[in-house]
Amino acid sequence: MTLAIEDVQVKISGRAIVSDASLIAAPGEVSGVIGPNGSGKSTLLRTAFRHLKPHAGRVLLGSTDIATLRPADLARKVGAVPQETRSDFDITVREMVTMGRTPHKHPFAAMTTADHEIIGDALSKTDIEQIAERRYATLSGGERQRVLLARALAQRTEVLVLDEPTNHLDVRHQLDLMLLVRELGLTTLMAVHDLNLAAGHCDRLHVLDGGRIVASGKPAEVLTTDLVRDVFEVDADVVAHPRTGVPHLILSPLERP
Ligand SMILES: Nc1ncnc2c1ncn2[C@@H]1O[C@H](COP(=O)(O)OP(=O)(O)OP(=O)(O)O)[C@@H](O)[C@H]1O
Repeated sequence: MTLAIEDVQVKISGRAIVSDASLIAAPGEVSGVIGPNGSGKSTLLRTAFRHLKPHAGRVLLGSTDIATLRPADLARKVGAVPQETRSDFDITVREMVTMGRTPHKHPFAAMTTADHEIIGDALSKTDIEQIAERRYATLSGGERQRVLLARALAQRTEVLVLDEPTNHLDVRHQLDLMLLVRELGLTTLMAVHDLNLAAGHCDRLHVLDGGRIVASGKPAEVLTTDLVRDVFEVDADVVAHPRTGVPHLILSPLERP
């Protein structure tokens, strides 16, 4: 299912945080949103899973405006991993992941064998089986991040929207997450800070700067020395990764006159 953001504008306290943003996340593709701190990545993604309502424009799932969907219908279609979430839930990891099944259940309906299998699969894919009985509130940042991903996987949606899901993760779990997202083969829209992770694992990149999308395309088209200098204010030597051939950025501080 295609996720399309069309001419979205978001204002907070009268200030435009995102302006005229349009992008398409295609089925089976991993679409990355990159940009410096405060460029509007989270704000844009929050409109894509309807935590924020755009002041103008719309977000379409296929041909349906998400503004018209009932909450459970939206939750059956879009799995979201927000950047910040409450950490005072007094529930276990397994219970947190089980919440991902809620949109598929009638109120008070018991979990079926199929539900338990889906939950077990989500725990296993995110490598959190061994902490399944721990209290969510006691977890480290990286463990929590993986639990939130597991909850979204348990929703079994066609679309995933992930706000900086590799934050807090160690390098192995960063790579595991990117490979997992790719293997799932869903429509994926994710904000990524690490430009090399974005270059190596996203099919398309959208660059936000000052709330506007200033470039979109394949990583090799987008991640040029000029763009990285203009938007991120660092110097980038772009080389081919010796094993995969994808663009790899060697970053250094901008030489100032
Ligand atoms: N509730 C709010 N009230 C006031 N300003 C806000 C609010 N939410 C976001 N902003 C501002 O909007 C801008 C964009 O924020 P956003 O979190 O979308 O950026 P981001 O690209 O995700 O940043 P980061 O890389 O630091 O996570 C920032 O200047 C931020 O301070």
